[in-house]
Amino acid sequence: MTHLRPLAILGGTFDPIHNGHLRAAWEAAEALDAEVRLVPARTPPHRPPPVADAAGRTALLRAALSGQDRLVVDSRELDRDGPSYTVDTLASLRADVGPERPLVLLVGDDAFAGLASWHLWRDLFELAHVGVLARPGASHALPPELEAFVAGRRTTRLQGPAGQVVRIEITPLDIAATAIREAFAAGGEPRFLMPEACFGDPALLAPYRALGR
Ligand SMILES: Nc1ncnc2c1ncn2[C@@H]1O[C@H](COP(=O)(O)OP(=O)(O)OP(=O)(O)O)[C@@H](O)[C@H]1O
Ligand SMILES: O=C(O)c1ccc[n+]([C@@H]2O[C@H](COP(=O)([O-])O)[C@@H](O)[C@H]2O)c1
Repeated sequence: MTHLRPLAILGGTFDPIHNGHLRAAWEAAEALDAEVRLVPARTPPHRPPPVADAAGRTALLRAALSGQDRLVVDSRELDRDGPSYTVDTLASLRADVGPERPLVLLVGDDAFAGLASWHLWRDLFELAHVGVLARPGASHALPPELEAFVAGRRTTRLQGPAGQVVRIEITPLDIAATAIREAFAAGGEPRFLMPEACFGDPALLAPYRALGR
């Protein structure tokens, strides 16, 4: 049987993208020997509107990824109206790659703990595996309904196209977009929490610098 390289996605608001996202995606690519795409949400469900619009967040993401080609942007959520539900994104990816190729939905510990509140959340496991990225400060505890659902699905080595849960230990980077927005709002420059390329074009950071005015 031919080996099908997994396709993994890290979805996010990326408001803004930071080194916690990038290092996590990079180490997931290595751990799973996977192609990894970052998927910016146009209208993220379950949170207030982002500071920067989808085009601005995506432009910053593209700048952050410049100079390497292992991590790429997948912009399919930008083309959809309404809330950017992950189940729709995975269904679209599944249609692209066919029934056999492993798909992996990457989520940090904090996002995973809230998974049972996502739109059609059980269907996510029909479409993809879930790769849980260790995140500093986030609890590993899951609500009982989610724990019961994933208990028989945990593995250390993914097999098949979908349906399992794997934990991916990564270099812990205690970086959050909330703290970066707070730093900008205080008039600071959160250098080295984000790639230097993000600071090259002042227009890219204008919505965040405006928080401090
Ligand atoms: N430092 C980190 N380490 C591991 N995973 C992370 C890290 N930061 C974000 N993630 C994961 O990346 C995905 C997208 O995160 P998101 O864009 O919401 O960033 P965030 O830093 O959590 O933002 P905010 O502070 O605005 O909530 C989520 O699955 C989240 O758990
Ligand atoms: O599909 C859902 O119902 C859903 C609910 C909450 C979050 N998500 C997705 O989870 C990813 C991380 O979300 P956030 O808000 O932590 O940036 C992002 O791709 C969101 O679109 C998806």
